[in-house]
Amino acid sequence: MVGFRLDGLTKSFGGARAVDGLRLEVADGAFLALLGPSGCGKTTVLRLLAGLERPDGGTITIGDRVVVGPGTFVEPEDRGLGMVFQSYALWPHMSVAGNVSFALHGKGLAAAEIEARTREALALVGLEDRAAARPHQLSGGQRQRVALARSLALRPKLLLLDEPLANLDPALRTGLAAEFRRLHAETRTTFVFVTHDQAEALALATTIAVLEAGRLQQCAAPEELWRRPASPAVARFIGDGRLLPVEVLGSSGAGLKVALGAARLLVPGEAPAGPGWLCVRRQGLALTDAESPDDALAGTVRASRFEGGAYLHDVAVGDDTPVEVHGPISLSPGASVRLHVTDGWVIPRQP
Ligand SMILES: Nc1ncnc2c1ncn2[C@@H]1O[C@H](COP(=O)(O)OP(=O)(O)OP(=O)(O)O)[C@@H](O)[C@H]1O
Repeated sequence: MVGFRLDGLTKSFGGARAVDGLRLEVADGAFLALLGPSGCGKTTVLRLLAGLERPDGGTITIGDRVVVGPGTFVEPEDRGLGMVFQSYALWPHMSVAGNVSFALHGKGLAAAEIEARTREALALVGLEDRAAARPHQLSGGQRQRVALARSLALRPKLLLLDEPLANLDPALRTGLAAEFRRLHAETRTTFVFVTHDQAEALALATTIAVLEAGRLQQCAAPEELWRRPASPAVARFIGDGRLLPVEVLGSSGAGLKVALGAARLLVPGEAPAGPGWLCVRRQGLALTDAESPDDALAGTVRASRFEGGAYLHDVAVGDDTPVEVHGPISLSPGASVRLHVTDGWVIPRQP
């Protein structure tokens, strides 16, 4: 079953397209990150899913129900959604349990059911012993959890989260990230969250949709986006990939043979012969003593800095493209080095 599906979804603000013919299908039970640079349309997609915006065109299906389409617009409260937005306002005069149970009243549930669901939701977020506390007696991370429990108590089919970790300090972020993953696994609800932070997306999501200018660049598992970026934009955005212009000479069982200046390198990939971009990251480069251009890429150190345990060198290679590589000792600017490409990926390039 699908968690949700967007088809040809379009939304403009004053003539500018925020979401541009977006097509996206996400499996039920996915933990999806909508990722992209500021202004790419992530929040608008979330608001369209929530029913807080009306699209100019396209359809939205949640589960097996069309909630937006020609002549159809299901109101937000009837979409079976939970939402945790950045401004997760809690009622200050109500207890934690009161805040969580508030939305359950008026749903035709018996008092015992409301109490049971409230207890269950608080247990899910690890706050069962704070049910009687007031929001001001809680930490920021705990308040965030109350907001989450409030949404989970409604047992939504889809839980929408707007930058769920953005307002938290680094220590809390790590703890809450693990908790989100556990919650997702336990509730088996489809989670959708918006972030411009690729580390947050990689840490939380089972599936990442990368958007740029209101369009989908790629939707895949984090490992797939990292290893096989479909476009230069995805390569740059995920893991700070650097792109080197290469010529694909041919493929063999062992990978692709590419020419980069004088170097002839063997890299993973399936690109056709012709021009390509070789995406490399610091994790896929190593300093080497090899002299042969078959194995190594010539480069010049631009800067070097200590980074807890190793040095990170900023090296210009090929057509003066800056790449980064770790090494055990400090190197002076201007030093010549040779780099071994241990991992990379070729994206075909229009000639
Ligand atoms: N209510 C609005 N009125 C006018 N323009 C809007 C409105 N909401 C969004 N936009 C515009 O639509 C585009 C996409 O905005 P959106 O907030 O969806 O992007 P985003 O990727 O979530 O960005 P950010 O990470 O900065 O929140 C932007 O150019 C933005 O200025």
